[in-house]
Amino acid sequence: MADSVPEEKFSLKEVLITFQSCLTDNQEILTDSYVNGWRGLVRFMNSLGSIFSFISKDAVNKIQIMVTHQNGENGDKYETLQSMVKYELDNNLVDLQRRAEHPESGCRTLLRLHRALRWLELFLEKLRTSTEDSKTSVMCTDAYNDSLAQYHAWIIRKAATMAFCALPGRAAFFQTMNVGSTEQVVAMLGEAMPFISKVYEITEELYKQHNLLELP
Ligand SMILES: CCCCCCCCCCCCC/C=C/[C@@H](O)[C@H](COP(=O)(O)O)NC(=O)CCCCCCCCCCCCCCC
Repeated sequence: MADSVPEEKFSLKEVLITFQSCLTDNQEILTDSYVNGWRGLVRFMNSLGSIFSFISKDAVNKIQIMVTHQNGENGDKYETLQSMVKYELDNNLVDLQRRAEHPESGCRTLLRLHRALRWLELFLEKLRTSTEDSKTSVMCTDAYNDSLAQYHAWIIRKAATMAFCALPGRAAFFQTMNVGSTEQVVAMLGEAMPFISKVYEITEELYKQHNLLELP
């Protein structure tokens, strides 16, 4: 019977490994895999409770903007982050000084996810090197303060740090990741992190080259 088939258990391993498939042989980043990685992360965050839904809403909105670009008539120009940047800049499709005619450019939208990827990188590294008595809320807050927080208004920072306090403790958090024992979680993080860092570095360099790191 269809309804007796157990639903496949969701594992964060597949999600984090998605970032490996973002990289092409010539070190470009595939938009589709990048966006898919975020989709999986948001799905994981949703499983942590509705207190995170204001974060999830914003992330879903940005994912949707990217998907709309990818499915649009110039979708082929969005195949990689490199081709997107070239296409949008060559065609004046990016608001460089203030949000005006192109408030939802791929470049500015992706930049928000890129900044969040730095938070993820820091948080995962803290989780990987944490000990039994480490607190997920503290690791998450520290990672946030060292990355995304500087781009957020006071009210968002307040709401985010309040939500972090609702994170499950380390043991329960690792269980939710559904990867296996603590040793397996640590090994998986060690495997996935170099790809996440690589994707972050390449994007950072791309945005730096084109002076896009402060897009409004
Ligand atoms: C695990 C707990 C989840 C912690 C999530 C940490 C990120 C906190 C971000 C708080 C964002 C609050 C919502 C509003 C954001 C916007 O103002 C702001 C600026 O956008 P705008 O220029 O269009 O106005 N948006 C952003 O900065 C983009 C935020 C994107 C957040 C994506 C978060 C996905 C989290 C996935 C968690 C996965 C955890 C895996 C750990 C093993």
